Amino acid sequence: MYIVTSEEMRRLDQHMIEKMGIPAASLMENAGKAIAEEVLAYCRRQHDRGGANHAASQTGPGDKPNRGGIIRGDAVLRRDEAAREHWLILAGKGNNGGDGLVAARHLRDAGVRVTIIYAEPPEALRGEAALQRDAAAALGIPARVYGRDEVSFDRCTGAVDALLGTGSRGAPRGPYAELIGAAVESGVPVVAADIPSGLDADTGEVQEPHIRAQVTVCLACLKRGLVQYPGAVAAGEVVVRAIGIPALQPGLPEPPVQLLTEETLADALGVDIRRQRDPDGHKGTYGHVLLAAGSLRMSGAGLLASRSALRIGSGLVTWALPSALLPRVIGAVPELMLAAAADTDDGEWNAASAEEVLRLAASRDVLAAGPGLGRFEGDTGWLRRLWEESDRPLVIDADGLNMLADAGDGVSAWGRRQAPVVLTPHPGEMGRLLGVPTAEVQRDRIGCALDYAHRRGVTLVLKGARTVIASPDGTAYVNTTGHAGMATGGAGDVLTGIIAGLLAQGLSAPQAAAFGVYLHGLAGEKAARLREDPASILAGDLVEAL
Ligand SMILES: NC(=O)C1=CN([C@@H]2O[C@H](COP(=O)(O)OP(=O)(O)OC[C@H]3O[C@@H](n4cnc5c(N)ncnc54)[C@H](O)[C@@H]3O)[C@@H](O)[C@H]2O)[C@H](O)CC1
Ligand SMILES: [K+]
Repeated sequence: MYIVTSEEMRRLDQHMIEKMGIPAASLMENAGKAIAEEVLAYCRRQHDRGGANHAASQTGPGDKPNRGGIIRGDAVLRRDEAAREHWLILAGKGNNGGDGLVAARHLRDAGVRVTIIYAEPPEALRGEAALQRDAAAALGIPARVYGRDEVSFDRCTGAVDALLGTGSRGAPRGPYAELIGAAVESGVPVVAADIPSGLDADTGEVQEPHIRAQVTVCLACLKRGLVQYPGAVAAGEVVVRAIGIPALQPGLPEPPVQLLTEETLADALGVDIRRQRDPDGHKGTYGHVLLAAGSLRMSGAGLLASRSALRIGSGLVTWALPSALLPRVIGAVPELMLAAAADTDDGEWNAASAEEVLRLAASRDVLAAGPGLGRFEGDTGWLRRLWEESDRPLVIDADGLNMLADAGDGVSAWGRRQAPVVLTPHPGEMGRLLGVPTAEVQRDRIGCALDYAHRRGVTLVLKGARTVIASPDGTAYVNTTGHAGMATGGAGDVLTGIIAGLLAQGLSAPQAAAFGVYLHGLAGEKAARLREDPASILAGDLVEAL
């Protein structure tokens, strides 16, 4: 499923109208009908649950005897159920409002009581929206104008938010802000048209006031703002409805961002998600990971990353760690090979260890540096040597990313690597890499990840709720798996091990990053199911859940 910006959506919309000759009115009709259908589906669920304002239904629409075999194919509510519904259609003056007016007509046709609330005087509507305004008036659908007529949410059972869609700019103003505020204040259930009003469709930022929807009926293509926080919270349950505007149209570029699902992994990334093993495989078939990780205070990070690299199926894993630490972790993970790296006398990393790490890397398939490393004298130069003098795929995480950030733009002076680089920053580390506050990264996670990955020629995993995986080729994926319980120390170390392990098994950097993030999230969901209180998940549980 593609995820688009408002601009990409507008281009797709216009192309269908101008190049394919599909009338805008048809698209709006499809949009409004889809919104009405989702409102009726919402009402059906409420009636079946016997929710507030809805008496529990004794029988469903299908239970009525057919009069001579004639039934109404799309009946979702019985007439008596529909008659108990009174929905306000909050209509802005743009095409989002137009969608709402079409929905008003379809809801009324299904027997629902409908009242249109115009945010602005109806004369302000133009084009397709004006056409819908006139049709609604001709049908005698009751209408009020906010600010001119009395508007009350008291006796309604729901409201369609058709105030602001992808044409919204900045915080809702004037009557729009007041109507949104009144709707939120009333607590009325809201079904949002395309996006909840007050949401930035491209970044997921929310303005004040903004609609908090039970359901958002997203039209044609999923919008970026609905899959990034806090937009994803304001949107409620997102239902994407086709309205006759395909995301792929000859003459227009393919949208660069997709939702990461099993289908995307298989179709867009060519990942064999079943990962069949050939019977004559041997350890060498599944690669050898070298991890430069761990320090006196953070030895566990090395253990977690190593264990997850094994768990994900690597043939062999070697953990290079400060020599003073080595004796203390012997046997911690019997399957693990250990290599002593030059260290300072207090068991911390020493920049001279680059020699040793490079020597070890030469006979391994993948090099991962960062988990639990800590910072040490000359560490940025240490990382630069791994970057420039090893021809193995390189995964950089945690303090490795801080070393990279300290190189600043100097990184562009580091040789352009033949082998791929995968960076796995959390938002704070991303901010340091970009030299901006974390809040700026979180304001447009997809944009930040796409820009950095393309500019630096790396695969970037921007962690957090709805992790973004961006490739050097300008494409990106937004992950759908995971659990809040994964916000626990060491979860990132586990992800690093997973990605390194998948690279060792021959996946490309984008495949290993996307599949790794997807599996990491599934492991979190599974670990959460296994514990009474999901908050008690430990990073080690993720390794076992893999
Ligand atoms: N996706 C598609 O291909 C289709 C989408 N449809 C719907 O069209 C809207 C986008 O319509 P547009 O007219 O471009 O924008 P809006 O309806 O969102 O216009 C809002 C309206 O309000 C004014 N405005 C903008 N920002 C603010 C603000 N912060 N406060 C107050 N007022 C504001 C501005 O002047 C605009 O005129 C899309 O979301 C879909 O719902 C088509 O109907 C079908 C095809
Ligand atoms: K809306």
